Amino acid sequence: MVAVKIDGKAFAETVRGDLAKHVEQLQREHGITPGLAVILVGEDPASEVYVRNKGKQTRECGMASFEHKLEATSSEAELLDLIGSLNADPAVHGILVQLPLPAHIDSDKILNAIDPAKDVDGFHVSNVGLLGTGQKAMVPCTPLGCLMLLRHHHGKLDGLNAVVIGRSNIVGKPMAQLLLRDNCTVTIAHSRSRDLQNIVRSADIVIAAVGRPEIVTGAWIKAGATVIDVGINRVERDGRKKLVGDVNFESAAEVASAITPVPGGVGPMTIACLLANTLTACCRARGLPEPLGLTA
Ligand SMILES: NC(=O)C1=CN([C@@H]2O[C@H](COP(=O)(O)OP(=O)(O)OC[C@H]3O[C@@H](n4cnc5c(N)ncnc54)[C@H](OP(=O)(O)O)[C@@H]3O)[C@@H](O)[C@H]2O)C=CC1
Ligand SMILES: Nc1nc(=O)c2c([nH]1)NC[C@@H]1CN(c3ccc(C(=O)N[C@@H](CCC(=O)O)C(=O)O)cc3)C=[N+]21
Repeated sequence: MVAVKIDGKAFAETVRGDLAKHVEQLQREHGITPGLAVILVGEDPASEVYVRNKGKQTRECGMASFEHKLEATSSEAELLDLIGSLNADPAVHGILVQLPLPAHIDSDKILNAIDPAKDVDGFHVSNVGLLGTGQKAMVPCTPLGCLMLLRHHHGKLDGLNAVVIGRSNIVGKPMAQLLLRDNCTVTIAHSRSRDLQNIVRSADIVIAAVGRPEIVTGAWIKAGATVIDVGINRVERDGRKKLVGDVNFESAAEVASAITPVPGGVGPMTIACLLANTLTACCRARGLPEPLGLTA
């Protein structure tokens, strides 16, 4: 292996440590506790683990965590009611609705019902538009976490060729916006892209957000590139359940100069950025200065 392993877990711990200090200061000086509400509809085991981790880390940072679990059969109207009450609750500064939602619920309608000021996922159409036009927005957590790792390991990204594989609203598209804002030359690839390997081979920075276990191999990577693996895929290998990314770590690490592992890469940064966005939302709601350096 020639590549440096980018330790997202350790970096996220540092971010959460900084956050905890700011939260403590907010409490001491203003008597305010930032609050994050997480809504989970249905019983997907992976989502439950993730929601539990978020709740734990929220409390560890000194913030308030409000968890709402709804039956898989809950109606759209029930969910809209809950969002309405959280929008009106002054103790709640951030609201996250865990995706995916059951098929009978219109996700866009739900996401757009969240008060944009409390939209810590950055999925509301107002925040998407603000980010796309270079205005102050709530920035989606996973792309924000990737950008923080990239800036930390790379410094300035000006003029670099970045290839984002995946065009989802939650990862690929906002990631491309952030890289463009940092002056990269950005290519977005997807399932209809022709000759994906050659597109990836042109990249100084590769962001893999595909949802296909280890689809990207070392043979696709330009020597010295930085590889950010967003994929979280649960697979069975030799009779054991295992978490792998969208990148084949071993082969990619032979050619890349730096690479994130799965687990321990982007995932922990996503949660740290969610908490950072909650603190930012809280400060904006109360007209207080935002702690610098935590969000993009
Ligand atoms: N670490 C973290 O914090 C997070 C991790 N994830 C993980 O990241 C991955 C992506 O998530 P998400 O964006 O929500 O997934 P989606 O399924 O919404 O999007 C996947 C994207 O990959 C593209 N794609 C699929 N197959 C191929 C292929 N063979 N070649 C090229 N492109 C392809 C799709 O193209 P098309 O649009 O044409 O269908 C689509 O744009 C998943 O593994 C998910 O679990 C997600 C969120 C947070
Ligand atoms: N509204 C919404 N916002 C999201 O941000 C969102 C979502 N819905 N739905 C699901 C995806 C997925 N996602 C992850 C976050 C952290 C880890 C994470 O912490 N992963 C650990 C390992 C966790 C494990 O062991 O299972 C790691 O990579 O080291 C994983 C996945 C956020 N998402």
